[in-house]
Amino acid sequence: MTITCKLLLENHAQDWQEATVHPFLEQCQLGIIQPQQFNTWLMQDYLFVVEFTRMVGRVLASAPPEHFDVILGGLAALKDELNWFQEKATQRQLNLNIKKQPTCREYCEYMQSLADKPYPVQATAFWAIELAYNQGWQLPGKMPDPYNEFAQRWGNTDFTKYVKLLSQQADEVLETAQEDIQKQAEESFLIVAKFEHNFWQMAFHTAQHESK
Ligand SMILES: Cc1ncc(CN)c(N)n1
Repeated sequence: MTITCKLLLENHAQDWQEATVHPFLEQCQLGIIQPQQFNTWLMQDYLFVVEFTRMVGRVLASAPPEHFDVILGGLAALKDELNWFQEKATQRQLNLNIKKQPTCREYCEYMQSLADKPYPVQATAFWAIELAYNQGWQLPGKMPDPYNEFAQRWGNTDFTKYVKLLSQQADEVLETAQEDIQKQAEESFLIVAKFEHNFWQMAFHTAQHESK
């Protein structure tokens, strides 16, 4: 049977729940997240997005031309996102010139390793990474300031539509992919789910001295 994005979500509901529902997000929604937890997330996520942008560049290099429009739209949004992260860091007086924490580093290394994988695997991982933030920031419901701006960035309806297009592109190439490639795509989905969970854990359990 051909694997699809929908089937991956159905077959691995528990892993996906752990990737997208976390006390970090719940405490943002309640307005009680601690500044050092939030700032750790913000700084590490900036470093993540730098590497993610490079990953999407490599996805584009592997993609068929019919998929360029959606991927190029994603890259343009990422350019805006990197500038926005820098603004948010300046407002919070945060220095982005810091080292990656181990969880962030391992996730970034994983994204680099995807370059050697067939396009259907890359497209599946790309979709899963974007869906994790789309659902993660959307599910808790409206957030108070200053977190609403963050929730809106990934939870807005246009981003949901973009993630849907990514799932369609992944499904299209999974349909004709050989069984072992479909298996690799499933593995990549599970690895992304694990890293997403670990990323929230990293920020949530940060110690005061690690935040600056
Ligand atoms: C850890 C993580 N995962 C996903 C996204 C959404 N691009 C993000 N910004 N950071």
